[in-house]
Amino acid sequence: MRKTLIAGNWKMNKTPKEAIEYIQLIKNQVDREDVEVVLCPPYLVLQLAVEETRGTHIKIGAQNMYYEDKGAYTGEISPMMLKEIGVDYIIIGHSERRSIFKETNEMVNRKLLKAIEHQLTPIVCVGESLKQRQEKVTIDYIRMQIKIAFKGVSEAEAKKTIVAYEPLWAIGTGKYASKEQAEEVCGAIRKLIADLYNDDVSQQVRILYGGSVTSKNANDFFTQKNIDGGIIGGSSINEDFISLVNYGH
Ligand SMILES: O=C[C@H](O)COP(=O)(O)O
Repeated sequence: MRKTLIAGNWKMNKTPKEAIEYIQLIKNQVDREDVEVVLCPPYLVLQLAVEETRGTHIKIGAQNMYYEDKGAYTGEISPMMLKEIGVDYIIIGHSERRSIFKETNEMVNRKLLKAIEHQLTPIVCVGESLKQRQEKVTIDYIRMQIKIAFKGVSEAEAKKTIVAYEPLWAIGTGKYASKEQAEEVCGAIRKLIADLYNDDVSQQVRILYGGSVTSKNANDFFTQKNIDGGIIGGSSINEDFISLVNYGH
């Protein structure tokens, strides 16, 4: 039985003061034992968020990291630093990292291997553009993203890795995929994992949907057979997140 996971990716939103006020406002209402809730605030807020959520079931994730432990990499953050302050999850290869900061599939692979080395739970993002969807190459494109990302990842580690399907055309646009479209691709991703590893791995990997998920449509997505939760942008930085986490109630 795969446990539902809801990750709030705050992106570049909230100052430390705003973040703490917000966490204090929502924490008791998003603290569910049956759902893994992960808050992914900006780097500056991570340590405060770890402290503020202590004693709850809420976990903290970072939105990015570099693929080296330390060294002359000005402006970067290492997995060791994240681990030491109590971060448990790491988003890798978000489409904004890929498109704005030119992260390649090879970099995603290096980050995934590094996250595993430091026992951070990776959330690896994949997804197609509108053009790719129109050209009907969605699954081929995602197959390539997954194949490269998982290169060198053992079966045991693959099981613990989380994959997030985020169609680029649905991110921050209000144009979410239909539950059928999302389920179709998440099902295909599970099949790709089975082809790369085996059925046991594919049945254990959690696959999330992301792209304009709100409290209004969360239940539709999260009750699909192959969708094990979501990665939430816009609706994770306001009170809609409370209703969203309590989907189906
Ligand atoms: O990481 C989250 C995704 O980019 C989705 O963002 P969104 O919910 O604002 O569409």
